[in-house]
Amino acid sequence: MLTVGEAAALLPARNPGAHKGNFGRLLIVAGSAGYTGAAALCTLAALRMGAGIVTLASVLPVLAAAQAKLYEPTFLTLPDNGAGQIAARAVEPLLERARSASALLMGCGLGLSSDGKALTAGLLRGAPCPLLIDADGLNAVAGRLWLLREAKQPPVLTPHMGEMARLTGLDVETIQADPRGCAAAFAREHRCIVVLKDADTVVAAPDGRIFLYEGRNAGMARGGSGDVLAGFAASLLAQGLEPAEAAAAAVRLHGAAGMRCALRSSKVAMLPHELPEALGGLLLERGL
Ligand SMILES: NC(=O)C1=CN([C@@H]2O[C@H](COP(=O)(O)OP(=O)(O)OC[C@H]3O[C@@H](n4cnc5c(N)ncnc54)[C@H](OP(=O)(O)O)[C@@H]3O)[C@@H](O)[C@H]2O)[C@@H](O)CC1
Ligand SMILES: Nc1ncnc2c1ncn2[C@@H]1O[C@H](COP(=O)(O)OP(=O)(O)O)[C@@H](O)[C@H]1O
Repeated sequence: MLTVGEAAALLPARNPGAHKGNFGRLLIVAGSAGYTGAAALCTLAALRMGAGIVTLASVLPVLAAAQAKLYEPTFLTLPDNGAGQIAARAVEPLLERARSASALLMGCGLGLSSDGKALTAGLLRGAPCPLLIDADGLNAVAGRLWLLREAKQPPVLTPHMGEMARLTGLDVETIQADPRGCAAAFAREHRCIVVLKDADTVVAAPDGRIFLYEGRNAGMARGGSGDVLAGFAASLLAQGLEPAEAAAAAVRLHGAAGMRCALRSSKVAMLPHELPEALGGLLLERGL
């Protein structure tokens, strides 16, 4: 378990003479016409967690929605498959852009399609930088787990229980009976970092390390909370944290931000897009 202070201490120091290139370049591949919010949420979260340059790559409706809300990211327009989702032929320009990225986040709101499957496989095989896969990126890997070992370095996976069930072929009840054991076995067997999300969250690394976060908060139980976590963790990856520590610190800070939002807005009315702002208050109190 990490304390909030230990998690915050993992963030890179902000030397007064630093420039944006010192805090990583994150490339985000996310969103589709029906899920524009997922892309905006993970982008906002990545920015607030301190990444120096964040680029959101997606189809036009996703970029238009994000541009209306966010000033700081740069944008890369990708081809549409005709159904409002990123087309498979986007792999080439993405791999080209990934050459200058320090981390890549993919999957939030991508939607399910054969294009998404091809895109995920292409990025897993070709990305030269650390990769975090969330949501429909995970669904695209389910049934093709050999792809995980084809990544140049162990990828970070952030499944909720439903996604973990699809990945493992187990039912949710079986996973919930032993989340630590399931996450650890999957991480070891498939050489990846698993962030198994539920009311309690387990982070398991292929070398056997386990981080637990047991900060239950029903205010987090709403669509979009996971997109924020993905943005937080990918931002830390882009800033050079070791992947399991990036994931564990993100989980801890996400939970603490959630507690703060619940106190401010109630567990009923708090919203995921408020988590990145609450993070600012937490970090400020720790002198960051
Ligand atoms: N604003 C936006 O644009 C948003 C867009 N989003 C995008 O939507 C897409 C679909 O993602 P998704 O997660 O909503 O659907 P899916 O993968 O089918 O999972 C649900 C299934 O899993 C099961 N389940 C069991 N245990 C569970 C648990 N602990 N936590 C969660 N689920 C659990 C659950 O079971 P049940 O509810 O029946 O108990 C159900 O059968 C994806 O691209 C995502 O990025 C969202 O991020 C929201 C904001
Ligand atoms: N009851 C709860 N207590 C604490 N955290 C929760 C609770 N319910 C959900 N969460 C957290 O909220 C996030 C939900 O992620 P996910 O289900 O992927 O949502 P989405 O894809 O809709 O953004 C996870 O980080 C999970 O741990």
